[in-house]
Amino acid sequence: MQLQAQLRVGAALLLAVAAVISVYVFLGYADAYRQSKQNLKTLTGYDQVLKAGNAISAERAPSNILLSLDQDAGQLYESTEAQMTAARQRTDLALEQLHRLVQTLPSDNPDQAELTHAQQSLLQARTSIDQLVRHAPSDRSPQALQDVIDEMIIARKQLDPLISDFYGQAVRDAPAQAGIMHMARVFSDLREYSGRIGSMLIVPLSTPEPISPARQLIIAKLRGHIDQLHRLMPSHIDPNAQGDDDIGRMRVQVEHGFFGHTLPLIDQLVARSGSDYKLRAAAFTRQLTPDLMDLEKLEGLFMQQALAQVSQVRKDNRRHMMLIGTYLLAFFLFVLTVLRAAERLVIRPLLLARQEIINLANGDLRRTLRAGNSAEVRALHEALDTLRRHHINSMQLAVERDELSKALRRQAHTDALTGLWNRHALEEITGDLSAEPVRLSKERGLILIDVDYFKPINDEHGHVVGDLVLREVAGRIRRFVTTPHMAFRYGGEEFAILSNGLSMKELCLLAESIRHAIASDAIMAHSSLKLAVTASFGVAKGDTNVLTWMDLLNAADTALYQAKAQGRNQLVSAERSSS
Ligand SMILES: Nc1nc2c(ncn2[C@@H]2O[C@H](COP(=O)(O)OP(=O)(O)OP(=O)(O)O)[C@@H](O)[C@H]2O)c(=O)[nH]1
Repeated sequence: MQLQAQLRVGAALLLAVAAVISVYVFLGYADAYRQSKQNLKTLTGYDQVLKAGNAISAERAPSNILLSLDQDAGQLYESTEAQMTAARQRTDLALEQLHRLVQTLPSDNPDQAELTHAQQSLLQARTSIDQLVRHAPSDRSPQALQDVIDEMIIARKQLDPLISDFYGQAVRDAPAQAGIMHMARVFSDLREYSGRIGSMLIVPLSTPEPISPARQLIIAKLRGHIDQLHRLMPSHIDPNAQGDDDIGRMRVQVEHGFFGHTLPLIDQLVARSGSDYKLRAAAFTRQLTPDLMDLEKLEGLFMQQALAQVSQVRKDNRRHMMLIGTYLLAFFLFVLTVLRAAERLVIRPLLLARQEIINLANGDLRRTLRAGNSAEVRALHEALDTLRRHHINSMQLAVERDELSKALRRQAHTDALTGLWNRHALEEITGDLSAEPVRLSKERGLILIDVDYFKPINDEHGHVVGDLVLREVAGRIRRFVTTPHMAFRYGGEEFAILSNGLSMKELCLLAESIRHAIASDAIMAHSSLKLAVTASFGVAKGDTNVLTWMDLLNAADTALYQAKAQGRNQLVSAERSSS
């Protein structure tokens, strides 16, 4: 497998493994996120049901004051009525929110019917209150007063099952926050039990009259619950302690206000049952209300803490999910970058170097496109350059050798004096050098030329002049011989023309032209020596009787001999010489 393919497969495997691990971890966080979202919903439900309970409890304060006032009380009556309206609106809003939330919860959650029932009870209690306050205080019987107050208490009690259900569900869903939620419930119950005791004291304080034994019993039970709840708190607050956070500060305030001051006041009022209370119902309610609100605030602070913690868990899970996604994406990009870098820095330079080697092998010495700048790749390119230099050198050597051998070959086949082909060249062409006689083509023709009376020129004027005459004769022959015909110096003062494709007639015409060219102009040996030179010609051509080179040579030689014999400066063809 190619390196590139291996890299890609490796990267794909790496990414697949990373993706599987990421998805596995991601799903874990996604599940935790979903769970924390659900937990937040349950806790919000618990918070809202507590708020709705508090709102109903709080609604009792202005109602109780109003029940103890005359409509002629003027501004006080109006402001209390406005407080009651505001308190009812707050309750309605809280119940409405709770209603909407209950509708979104699974069917096994607190029953819708319980909530509706509580709302109906509340409406009934409000109607009773509204009817009663329309009567003059003197027309409000203690029993009637007690009944409407009890109706409000009952309306609030209707929410208890819902509070318990939401509490149970919230503790199951978010056990880590169970302690905080428990404290919220403790303060919610404290607020309700204290409020109930307060409500039960309204009629005795308004009348005033002693608290009935039955009511005494209920108050004692509620009082016992309050003590129990007080003991349930993690630690009793040092009366001199200063809280260092909202909850701490509020705890100190509650210890001082509710437990330190208001609760003893309630105990005193209960103990003085039937005697002069010195405190009227409205004044008592106004004194009690801020402490109850502190308890409510404390409950709210604990719930805030619980909600913040669960919300933080949800945020953490979401952050983890996003982090995993980001890491996976970053890893994906990293692997892709490494892969691309490997292709760019290693594979592409290798492929280009490979192409360059192939080009070199094919004789293309150009430097092709290169890539990569790492030390290793640079070393590879240097090696390629070295290879190219060697290749260029060896190619130059080969060319030089070739040219040299061509020159040597030409030299071996060239006559040094005249520059014509020499006899050796002629014999190579005709195959005369081979052991077996080579069959002659009928297209071949041969003209043998022999300078007449050359020896006397040598003898009289010396060899230098002789050589000059030979060069001049060769020059005149060359003028008439063009490719494909060839002219040779065959021996001392003897020349040959090997023709190809000429008829006997054409051969004779050629020979005659050369003869005339030699004989017509005397040769200037030097300024004072002019030599008239002639030559004799023997012409032969391949035919049915002339089958080999030897046959052709003999025929031409015989014709030449005859030309000499007949007086020189003439040509004789083999046809004529043999006839
Ligand atoms: N200067 C010179 N003389 C040469 C060369 N080769 C041969 N010779 C001379 O050529 C002469 C040939 O003489 P012969 O064979 O007697 O022929 P000829 O004198 O031309 O007489 P015919 O051929 O019968 O007309 C000899 O004297 C050779 O020495 C050469 O390369 N240079």
